This record gives sequence, C-alpha cells and structure tokens, in this order.
Amino acid sequence: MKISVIGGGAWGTTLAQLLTDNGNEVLIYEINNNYLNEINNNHIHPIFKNVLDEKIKATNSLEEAIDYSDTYLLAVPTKAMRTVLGLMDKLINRPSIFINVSKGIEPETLKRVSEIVDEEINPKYNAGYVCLTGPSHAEEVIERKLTLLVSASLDNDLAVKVQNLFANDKYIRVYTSNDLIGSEVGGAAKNAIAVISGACTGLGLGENARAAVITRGILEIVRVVEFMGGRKETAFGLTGIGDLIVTASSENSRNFQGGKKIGQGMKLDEIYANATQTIEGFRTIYALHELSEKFDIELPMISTAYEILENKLTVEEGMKKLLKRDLKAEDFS
Ligand SMILES: NC(=O)C1=CN([C@@H]2O[C@H](COP(=O)(O)OP(=O)(O)OC[C@H]3O[C@@H](n4cnc5c(N)ncnc54)[C@H](OP(=O)(O)O)[C@@H]3O)[C@@H](O)[C@H]2O)C=CC1
Ligand SMILES: O=C(CO)COP(=O)(O)O
Repeated sequence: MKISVIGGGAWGTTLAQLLTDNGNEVLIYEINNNYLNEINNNHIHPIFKNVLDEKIKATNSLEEAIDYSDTYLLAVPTKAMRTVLGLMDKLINRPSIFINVSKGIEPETLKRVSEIVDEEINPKYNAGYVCLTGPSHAEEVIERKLTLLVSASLDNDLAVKVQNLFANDKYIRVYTSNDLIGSEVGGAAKNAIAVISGACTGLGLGENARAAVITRGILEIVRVVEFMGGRKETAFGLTGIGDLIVTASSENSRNFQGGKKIGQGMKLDEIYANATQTIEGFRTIYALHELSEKFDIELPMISTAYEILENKLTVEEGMKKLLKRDLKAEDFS
C-alpha cells in the first residue's frame, strides 16, 4: 500500500520505517528543512539518527503528499492538527482514510482529533478514521523493539485493515478496539499524568510518589474517559494504563522530561522556548482542567498541576495542597 505520512518528526518518521519494513511505500510531508535533509539525503532518522530505508522519501509539498495516496497518517502535534487538516481539505479530491497517532485534546474546544477531522475534512472525502495508539516510545520502535499497539475505530473493518498494515511477526503486535473515545482520551490524558510524575522526580521525590501518581492518575483518566463517553475497561488496557506506565515512568518520555523541569523550578514559557520536540501534556492539563471546572469532574492532581503551570502555586505548595485533602477510604469510582 501507499501511505502519506503527515509530519516527519520522532513518531511519524519511525512509523514510516515500520510501514516500509512491512512492505509498504511511504511519502513523508515535513516542513522542517533539516529533517528533510536527514531523511532524503542522509537516510537517517532526523531525531534519533538511526539508519532509514533509502526508499523513504520526504517532501515539503503538502500537495505532493496528498496526491501520493489516499491514506493519511496524521503525526503532527495536536496543536497543529486543525490547521494542517484545513490545508489538507483544500487538496483532497477523493475518499481518503485518516489514521491519527497524535495524542491530545484541543484545550479551546475540548475536542478529540477524530472530532477535529470530522469538522475540517469534507465528509464526501472522509472515508474513515482510526486512532493508532498505545505504549510506544518512538526511540524503541525505530530499534525494532517489541511494541503492542491498538487500532481503534468505529468501523471494525477499517480497524482490522490498519491492524494488518502495522502488525508484523518481528516486533509489532496490534489489537483492535471499537472504543474510539476511550482510546483517544486515554492516550491524551496519560500525558498529563506523565507531566505530574516527572514533576515529582524533578522535586526529588522517589519511586513511592511515582507509584502513587500512576495509580491515582489512572483514576483521574477513568473519570475523564467515562465522562467523554468511553469505557472504563479501555482505560485499564494498553491505551490507558499501558501508555501511562511507559510515559510516566520513563526518562525517554518528553512529557516526563517536561514535568521534571517544572519540578526543578523551570517555568512553562521557558520550557516551551527551549523545546525542540512536542510535549503534549501541558496543553492537555489545560484541557482537562477546563473539563473539570466546566462539568464538575474531580481531577485533583490535574487541577493542581494546572495551578502550578499558571504560577498560582509552587510545586511544593501543590504537593502540600494534595496532601491536605480530606482523608478518606481508597475508592475507584
Ligand atoms: N515520540 C513518540 O514516541 C510518540 C509520539 N506520539 C505523538 O505523536 C505526535 C507527534 O509527536 P512527535 O513525532 O514525537 O513530535 P515531533 O516534535 O518530533 O514531530 C512533530 C513534527 O510535526 C511538525 N509540525 C509541527 N507543526 C506543523 C505544522 N503546522 N505543519 C506541518 N508540520 C508541523 C514538526 O515540525 P517542526 O520540527 O518544524 O516543528 C515536527 O517535524 C504527538 O501528538 C505525540 O504525542 C505518539 C506516540 C509516540
Ligand atoms: O506517547 C508516547 C509513548 O506511548 C510518547 O510519550 P512522550 O511524548 O511523553 O515521549
């Protein structure tokens, strides 16, 4: 099959290599000239510098990428998604499939990426949507280290098609799911909890705090998943707790690293100014805090994280605020 990869950063380029390993042809759309040069001329991954298959090509022409195939792998950050889809909509002239791998919720609208696709793409040309998600650090996948993913879609045939596109018997196993909302929300919300876990490490706390954040964090994720219409069991699977574990306990995670800097006292503006790669979790904290306020959903850690990002509390004050909450029985409702 031919696939157009929209966004040739850490994850998009890695998935381009995976698709090539599986016998497909890809063209990457990428705006960063250094990345284009690394892919087209040096045949190396623009970030991790692993050798890429020479068949993998990249272009800075969105038109060329759209013409190349009718299957679009969306791998730009969520904050760029609406703009990029708007540009794609002007160029798409046939029914097309959208496979999204970005993990976020739009803070201004509280929309998931599938909803943004529905709004931005002419329904005549929107032939289906899949969210491909799960615990998958790009730096491991590019080294062909064993990884399990989930192909989630409202269209089961399409979920199976994408499952077969990405699975192989060497390093990737893919499950399907019909819980699109639960899969999308879990993948986004875990980034917020990973930021909090990183902040604990930055503050000098240890493994006990991390285990506490992960365990109480999944409870906050479940509340959001259920409120948005997803299933609790999905949050307990690969797209929820699985992805939370890999992100909230790994120095490889950009969200964990971003949180660690907050824990060390750096301000959000400064982190953004120095970031060379996407950190989705900060925006997701804003989105989930908004959701919590608007619909009265109890998300104590996420709301405290929001106050820290907004400079209303220091990280120490945030931790004390959480410890001072009324004592109660451990519940999972
Ligand atoms: N990295 C990982 O391990 C994983 C990441 N993800 C998710 O994938 C998404 C992408 O992450 P990742 O690949 O790590 O991020 P990167 O920052 O490495 O790559 C994002 C790419 O998108 C490009 N981009 C940004 N804005 C635009 C725009 N307006 N138009 C066109 N291209 C644009 C960037 O270009 P430029 O460099 O010029 O900004 C960059 O090349 C995120 O949602 C992330 O959560 C999911 C699973 C694993
Ligand atoms: O989503 C990811 C792993 O599944 C990647 O997480 P980071 O963006 O925090 O590195």
